[in-house]
Amino acid sequence: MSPTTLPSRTLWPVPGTCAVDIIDQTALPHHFRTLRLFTLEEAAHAIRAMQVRGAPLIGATAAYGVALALQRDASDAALSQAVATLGATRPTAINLHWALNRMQALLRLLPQEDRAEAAWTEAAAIADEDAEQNRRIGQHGLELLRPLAEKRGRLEIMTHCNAGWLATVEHGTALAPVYAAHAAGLPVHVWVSETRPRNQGLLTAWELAQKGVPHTLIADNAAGLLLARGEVDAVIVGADRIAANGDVANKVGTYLKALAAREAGVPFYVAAPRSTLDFACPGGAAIPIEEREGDELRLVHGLDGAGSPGSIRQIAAAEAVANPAFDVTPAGLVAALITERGACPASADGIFGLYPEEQDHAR
Ligand SMILES: CSC[C@@H](O)[C@@H](O)C(=O)COP(=O)(O)O
Repeated sequence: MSPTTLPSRTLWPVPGTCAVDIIDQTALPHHFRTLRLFTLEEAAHAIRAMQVRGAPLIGATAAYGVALALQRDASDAALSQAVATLGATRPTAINLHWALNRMQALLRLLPQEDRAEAAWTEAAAIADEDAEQNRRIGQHGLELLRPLAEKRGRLEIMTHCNAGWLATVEHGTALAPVYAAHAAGLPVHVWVSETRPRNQGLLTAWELAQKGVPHTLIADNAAGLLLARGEVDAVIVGADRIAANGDVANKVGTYLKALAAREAGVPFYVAAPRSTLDFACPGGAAIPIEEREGDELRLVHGLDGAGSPGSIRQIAAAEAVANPAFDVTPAGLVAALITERGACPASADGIFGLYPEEQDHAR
């Protein structure tokens, strides 16, 4: 079930109220529904339960979570508590801490009576900037894709997880160049990997379908074969955190795609806005990797024959399960980072060449 018209954004403040609407991603791809967040706790729950997900959207939701908290209590203690509560929701995406640091740095200097309004304004600025940065990523990515399209006469892109419109405020990161190519009239087709165990690839397939972009869902393990057969022109993924040396943390399974792409001679691109760059993180080994509950592997969710949501157990509850949610792709496997400022090599020189003002933050 889907709306005939999607909202342009994936979260938005509700006019005339102190509330924020989000798309409940746990109901997709089967049902499109929105949820209204009124409190800090609801915002934290939305991030923790993956009602919102994807690094840039997590950051923007956290910013609005601070605004919701200060609406009730704008004291220093309430601000610190909001930042601590939201900061503890998910560990890997640096966008969360980037947004919280930005909110806190601004708000703690203001008199308490000015904080609530300033928090809404700053959260809206974070959301607007994310939308604009992703739009630019799309344009820069398109320039990298054009020559590939000329070679084959069409574009075959592979992606992993969901780094699209749904994972950001607008446009997406990895999918922004795909949408830009589609809008520019380039014939583009996307290989979408399922992304077990949370199946974010199903969200990618859903949003590509909504936006009319041809695509094919594949099992994660089919990616190597397609790359080896020459059926892919470029792999583009998003990121949850990029270290200062260019190492990239993204959804588990990304690393295997990068290895297969290298072996097949296919460029492997990482598209991410400034908020995903962790200039103070020296390398991938320092990035915290989220370990999620084993039931994500033990149970499979979907619709039953009558169309009702439910889950099926595929292995006993006692079965030992390891469920790391992210992995780290070494910088050497990344053809380029695509940012809102342009593309650069995945290296300290490349990153600080694009963001010279961040040099002081490097460790
Ligand atoms: C534009 S989003 C890039 C990443 O955040 C995305 O690929 C990803 O890994 C999302 O993980 P998730 O666990 O669904 O929040």
